[in-house]
Amino acid sequence: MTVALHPSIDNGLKQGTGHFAGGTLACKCRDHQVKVGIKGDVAHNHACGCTKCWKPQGATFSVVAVVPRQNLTVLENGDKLQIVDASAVIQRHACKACGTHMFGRIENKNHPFYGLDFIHPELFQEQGSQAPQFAAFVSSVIESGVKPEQMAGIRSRLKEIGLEPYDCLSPALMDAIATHVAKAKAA
Ligand SMILES: N[C@@H](CCC(=O)N[C@@H](CS)C(=O)NCC(=O)O)C(=O)O
Ligand SMILES: [Zn+2]
Ligand SMILES: [Zn+2]
Repeated sequence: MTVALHPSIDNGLKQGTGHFAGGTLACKCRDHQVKVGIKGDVAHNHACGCTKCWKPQGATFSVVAVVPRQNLTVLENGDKLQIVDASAVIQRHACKACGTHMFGRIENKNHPFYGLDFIHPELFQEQGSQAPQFAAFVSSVIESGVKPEQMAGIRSRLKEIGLEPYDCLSPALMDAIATHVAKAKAA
């Protein structure tokens, strides 16, 4: 049986149009859905295996991307949102009723990714946003109950669909973080 990673990638990656204008993210409630508006396309879309990122029922990975925080607006039923863990670097705002994480925000102005909000593109009501580019925090799926002996199959399935597996972030993002830290130390 093929390893199940996440429903939006299990049948292969759906490439973005390259000119996605933005759209609306909707939670999974049947009524009074939380809706969040996004201007423009997402960036750095990836599968994340960490325990903190929201996954739909049964998924092993989350699919998560970033947008500039000024491109995100809560449109409807924002009173249903609550912060999952206020002590986390990424403050994930989830729907109290269905549990779906609608966006994650970094409030620490010194963080390398300050200014970017984290969202789950599968919640877009529209098609065409950027496809996932890589897989991050792959080893972390063990913390959610995956057996170490399943990891070879998971990594090879990720590669098969075109997602290079990394156990932290991609080299480009790790370099960006290190550059930020080096500049902060020099200042
Ligand atoms: N192994 C840990 C890794 C958690 C982690 O560091 N997640 C990354 C990727 S989302 C992160 O930046 N977390 C910051 C946060 O969750 O606030 C886990 O699975 O819980
Ligand atoms: Zn909901
Ligand atoms: Zn994560």
